[in-house]
Amino acid sequence: MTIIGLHCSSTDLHAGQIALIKHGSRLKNCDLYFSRKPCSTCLKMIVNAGVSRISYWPADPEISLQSEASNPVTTSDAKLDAKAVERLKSNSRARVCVLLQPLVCYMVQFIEETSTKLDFIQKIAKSQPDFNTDFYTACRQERIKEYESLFLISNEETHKQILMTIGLENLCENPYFSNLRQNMKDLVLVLATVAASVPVFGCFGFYSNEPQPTNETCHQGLPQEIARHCMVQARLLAYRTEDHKTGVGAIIWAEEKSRSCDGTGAMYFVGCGYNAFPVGSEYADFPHMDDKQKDREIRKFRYIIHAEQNALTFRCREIKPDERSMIFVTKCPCDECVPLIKGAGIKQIYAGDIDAGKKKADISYMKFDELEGVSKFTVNGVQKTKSIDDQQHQNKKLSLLHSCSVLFITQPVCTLK
Ligand SMILES: Nc1ccn([C@@H]2O[C@H](COP(=O)(O)OP(=O)(O)OP(=O)(O)O)[C@@H](O)[C@H]2O)c(=O)n1
Repeated sequence: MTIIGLHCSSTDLHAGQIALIKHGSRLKNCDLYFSRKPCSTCLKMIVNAGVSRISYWPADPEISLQSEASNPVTTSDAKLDAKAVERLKSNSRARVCVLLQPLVCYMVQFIEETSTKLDFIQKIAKSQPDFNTDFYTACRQERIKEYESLFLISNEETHKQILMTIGLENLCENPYFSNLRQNMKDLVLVLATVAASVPVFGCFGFYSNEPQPTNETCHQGLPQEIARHCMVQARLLAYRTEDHKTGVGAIIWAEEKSRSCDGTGAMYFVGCGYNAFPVGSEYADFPHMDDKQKDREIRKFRYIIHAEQNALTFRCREIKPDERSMIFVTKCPCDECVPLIKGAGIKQIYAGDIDAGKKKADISYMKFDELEGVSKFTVNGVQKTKSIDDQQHQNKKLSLLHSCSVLFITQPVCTLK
């Protein structure tokens, strides 16, 4: 499966409409994932494009049903719309469903443990007395509160009413209702825990250590909120890894010259990946050992494809030389990947740098520090210069952290393992 788009609604358009504008009939046979149930305006076009599945988050639908008291007109329209959606759904080939599977029970603990070993947390921990990671727990609590208020409906009765109106009455009875709420809570907890691994803490952020050529927008850093958000996306991808020791995620975004209709501003998704064995291979086909294993022949390094390599291979858009393109990687790019990133024409790297300058037996990280012509942004506590974007785009949001709906689209063409 390849991800071909990631969009969020703008002031004028819903995410589904944006998908149509951006992809048109290329949506045929794709799967779409929505953070809200789509409204009839979006659904009729998407269904008509021949999508194969539409999954959505079963909370607040596209047209909010929660504003009964404040706006009864909107609510009656919303109910009418919900009926139209049901009718479109039952007459379409596409499956419209809630895709929420129970998570494995040790997931949150695993994320917490792996997060505290991560470059971003370690860099900040170094600045703390006794090298402690307590700030991570505080960040996590903040993210949990924030995500719960965005994605969950605290009042059970209100949630039931919403489910009834959007045609999910089958989920209103127990044990299905309590199971659904538990699965939603668990997933929100997982997302908040992953987000906290790229913490908002003091003056720490993704900054460049090199003097910035101020006249070239290609080298100017992103606003911190956006950089952090993209890195969280890379962190989520890292959990799909096939390397049982070290998961790495990478995502590539680029910026068009002019602002587009998308709620992501002028930014568009190029590609993403994580470290994995060659597409189609089975668990035992290749060695899994690291360089602590004496026998070099049974080490993983010659077989595993790095996160950046998969992101470049399975990208859905070209990297244009005159645009600001950027890759977000959860670990330091190694000596195999640095020339690939530069050669592909990517202008900026946001990455971990704990391994920078290290030479290990089968994998080295020497070229990252020496790399020239590509701007590098790593977690630093001292901001050299405030980026122009930070000043100009205080209100620009690229985020599912806001009340817009988001969607991503996958195409079952080739396998992103
Ligand atoms: N930019 C990078 C760097 C590494 N990797 C992947 O990350 C893993 C690194 O493996 P290993 O060297 O075992 O991990 P380290 O964290 O470097 O191990 P250690 O420091 O304990 O030696 C490999 O799967 C490699 O493909 C990656 O995808 N992208």
